[in-house]
Amino acid sequence: MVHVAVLGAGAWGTAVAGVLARNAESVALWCRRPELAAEITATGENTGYLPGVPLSPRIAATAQFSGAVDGASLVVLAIPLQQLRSRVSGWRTEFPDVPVVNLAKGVEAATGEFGTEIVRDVLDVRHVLALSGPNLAAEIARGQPAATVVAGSNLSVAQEVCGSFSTPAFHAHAVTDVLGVDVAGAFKNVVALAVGMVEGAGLGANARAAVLTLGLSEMAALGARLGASTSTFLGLAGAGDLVATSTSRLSRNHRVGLALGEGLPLGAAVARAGGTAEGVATAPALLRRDPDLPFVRDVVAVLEGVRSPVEAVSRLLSAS
Ligand SMILES: NC(=O)C1=CN([C@@H]2O[C@H](COP(=O)(O)OP(=O)(O)OC[C@H]3O[C@@H](n4cnc5c(N)ncnc54)[C@H](O)[C@@H]3O)[C@@H](O)[C@H]2O)C=CC1
Ligand SMILES: O=C(CO)COP(=O)(O)O
Repeated sequence: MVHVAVLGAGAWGTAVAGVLARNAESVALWCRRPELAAEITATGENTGYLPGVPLSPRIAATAQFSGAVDGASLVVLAIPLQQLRSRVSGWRTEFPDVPVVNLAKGVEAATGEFGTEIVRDVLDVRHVLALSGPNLAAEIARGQPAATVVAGSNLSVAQEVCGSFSTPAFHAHAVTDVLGVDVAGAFKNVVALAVGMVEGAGLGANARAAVLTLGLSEMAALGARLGASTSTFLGLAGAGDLVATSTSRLSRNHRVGLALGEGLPLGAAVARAGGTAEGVATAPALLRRDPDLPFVRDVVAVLEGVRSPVEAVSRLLSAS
C-alpha cells in the first residue's frame, strides 16, 4: 500500500494532499492543532484554509507526527518558511529516510537560507527536493489544470517523485536545479509585493509590466551569482510562478502589495491579505544573502515605511 505524509495543513498542504490522494492509497495530513485535525475528520473539509473543497476519503487528518509518517514512502513539508527549521528540528530523530519534498517558498530571516537548505541542515535524509511553480492552492484544489517542477539533485529520484504528484490536471516535471528553484520561489514573492503595489496605487499596465520584468531580471541575476541555471528563471518555477503570483488576487503576496499600494500600513495590509505572505520576511532576508539587490531594497524600504509605494516604483523604473 502506498502511503504518503503531508506535514502542514494550511491552504497549500491541504491542496497538495488532494493531489497526492489521486495516486496514493492513503495520505496523512498532519495538523499542528489537534482541533483542526478533529474538524477535518468530522467534516471532510478544511474550512479555514480551503472552504468549499471536499477532501478525498483517502486523506486522514492527524495531529500525531509519528502516526503520520509511519510507513510513508514520501514526506511533504508544507510549513511556512520562517517556522520550518524549528518545526522540523523537533522531528529530527524520528524522521524517516525517504524523499522529503519542501513546498515553502522563501528565505529564512535568521540565516539567509532557502527552504531545501534549511531541511538539509536539520534532517539526516538522503533526498531533499523542492516542488515549485505557478500553483495557486485554490485552483489546484478545484482541479483546475496546472504544471509544476520537482527539483532534486538526483534526477531519477525527482522523476519518481513527479510520478506521485502527477495527475491528469497537475503536471509535474523533474529538474535538477534545486538552488535555482529555491531562489525563484523565494524571489517571486517579493516581486508580487511590488506588482501589487503598482496596482494598488493605480500606476497602470505599463508600470506593472516594467516592475514584473525588472523583478525577473534581478531574480535571474541573483540566481546566476549563486550558481543556478538561467533556464530555471525562464521556466515554470521562475517566470511561470512570477506571473501567477504577481497577477492573481488569489496570491497573498499580491494582496499585501495591493493594500500597501492603497496606502495601508504593513500590519493592516498583512491582516487584510490573510494567510502566509512569505515575501514580507523574505525581502529583508534576501538582502542578508546578497546585498546587491536594488529591486529588493526598494521593496524593503516600503515594508519598513521609509518610502511610499509610488516613490519606490519610480526608483525601480528609473534604475532600469
Ligand atoms: N497557498 C498557495 O497557493 C501556495 C503556498 N506555497 C507555500 O507553501 C507554504 C505554506 O503556505 P500555505 O499552506 O498556503 O499557508 P497558510 O497560511 O494557508 O497556512 C499555514 C499553515 O502553517 C501552519 N503553521 C504555522 N506555524 C507553524 C509551525 N510553527 N509549525 C507547523 N505548522 C505551522 C498553520 O497552522 C497553517 O496550517 C508557504 O511557504 C507558501 O509560500 C507554495 C505554493 C502555493
Ligand atoms: O506560491 C504561490 C503560487 O504559486 C502562492 O502565492 P502566495 O503565497 O502569494 O499566495
